[in-house]
Amino acid sequence: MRTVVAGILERDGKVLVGARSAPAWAAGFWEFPGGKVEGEETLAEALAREWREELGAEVEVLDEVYRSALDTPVGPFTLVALRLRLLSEDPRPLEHRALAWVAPADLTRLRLLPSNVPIAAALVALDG
Ligand SMILES: Nc1nc2c([nH]c(=O)n2[C@H]2C[C@H](O)[C@@H](COP(=O)(O)OP(=O)(O)OP(=O)(O)O)O2)c(=O)[nH]1
Repeated sequence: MRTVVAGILERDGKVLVGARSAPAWAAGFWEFPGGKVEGEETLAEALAREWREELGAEVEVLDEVYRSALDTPVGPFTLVALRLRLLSEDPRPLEHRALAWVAPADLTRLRLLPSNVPIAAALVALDG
C-alpha cells in the first residue's frame, strides 16, 4: 500500500495549513502539506523532501499523530500525519495558493480535504 505523509507544524498554538492549487478535485481545499512517499524513502525522508519542494523549508519529524486508510481518485493510500520541527526559515507557498496558521479548534471552519477532518480532531484532542 502506498503512503501519503502530511506534516503538522505547530507554532504559538496554531498549525500550518495550505490551500491546494491542484489537482482539480482538490484545488481550493486546505490540507496539511505533504505528499506521496516515493520508492524506498522513509516517511521522514518523504516529508522532508515535500516540505523542501513545496514550502522551501527544512523540517524534521517529531512524532506520529494520526494514521488511517485513504481513498483517492488515483487509488488507495495510507495517510499518516507527523508532527514536525522547523529547522530553517519559515515555509513559503511555492506550490500552494496560500498558507495560513490556524488554531486546531478553528480548522473545521476551513474547507479542509475531507481526509483531514479527523486529523484536525486528533489535534484538538492532543491540545486538550
Ligand atoms: N499532501 C497531502 N495530501 C493529502 C492530504 N490529505 C489527503 O487526502 N491528501 C491526498 C491528496 C492527494 O490525492 C494525495 C497526495 O497527493 P499530492 O499531490 O500531495 O502528492 P505529491 O506532492 O507526491 O504529488 P505528485 O508528485 O503525485 O503529483 O493525498 C494531506 O493532508 N496532505
